[in-house]
Amino acid sequence: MWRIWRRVGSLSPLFSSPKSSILRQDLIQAPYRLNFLGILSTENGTPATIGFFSKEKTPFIAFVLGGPGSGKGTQCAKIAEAFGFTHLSAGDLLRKEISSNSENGAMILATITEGKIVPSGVTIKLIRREMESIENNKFLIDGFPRSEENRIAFERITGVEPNIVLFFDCPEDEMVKRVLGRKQGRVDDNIDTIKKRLKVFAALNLPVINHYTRRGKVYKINAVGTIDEVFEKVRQVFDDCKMIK
Ligand SMILES: Nc1ncnc2c1ncn2[C@@H]1O[C@H](COP(=O)(O)OP(=O)(O)OP(=O)(O)O)[C@@H](O)[C@H]1O
Ligand SMILES: O=c1ccn([C@@H]2O[C@H](COP(=O)(O)O)[C@@H](O)[C@H]2O)c(=O)[nH]1
Ligand SMILES: [Mg+2]
Repeated sequence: MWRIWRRVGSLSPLFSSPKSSILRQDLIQAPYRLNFLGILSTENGTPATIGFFSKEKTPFIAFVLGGPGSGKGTQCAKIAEAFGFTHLSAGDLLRKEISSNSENGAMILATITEGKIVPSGVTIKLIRREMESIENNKFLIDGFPRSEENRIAFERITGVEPNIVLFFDCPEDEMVKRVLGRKQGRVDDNIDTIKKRLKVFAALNLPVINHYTRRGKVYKINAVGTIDEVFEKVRQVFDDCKMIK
């Protein structure tokens, strides 16, 4: 399952121009290369094995991004229910690792408390484990990738890009108000950590959103309004998305 060959050429326009093929090539470990059809092959031309989805089982992936408290988790729960997606919150997976006393638990707790970003390998392993164990082909990945480094690692390891990216755009004062009102006992729901998370969001997460905006994949949703009002805007995106089976 882990190293099965798959065609990535049809995923997106990234592969259609020679210039962008070079960019994509940079993400793929030697000795693999993209041929002109966007098919992964080894240097002697035989089909390569990379990524963890077979051609038949390539899932529909929506990355769900936005600042702390912008409403990602709230809206993902509603999308999952209305459109049959599996909701994977990277933050929830990391918090589960802390409570299960895993070998990385202490490091993850310290990182979350500081509002910093857990190393890509750790987070991707957790996401991968969930995606492989769940019989669904539609995933919402909430709160990941957090940085360009996260994004590049995910694309290299899985061999896929998200089909779409939802970006919940919310003013900082509203995000702070929502996080402080959440009262779920999270170690990072305090004003000091929120300030750090907002800085990390602007410095490291916005470049990911900018990247996918250039790739034509971002749906920017104004996150101000009631939960139901925001969901009506989200529903429109999924109703109109012809790629979702
Ligand atoms: N549109 C909204 N209006 C008012 N409150 C909201 C709205 N959406 C979510 N909330 C509330 O704001 C808080 C934060 O929402 P949520 O947990 O969904 O945000 P998040 O983007 O997942 O945050 P984080 O990145 O910190 O996990 C919750 O208490 C939630 O009930
Ligand atoms: O991909 C990720 C996702 C999350 N983190 C860390 O967890 C907290 C909380 O994440 P939420 O999405 O807000 O639940 C975040 O501030 C990071 O410290 C991460 O490192 N990588
Ligand atoms: Mg959340």
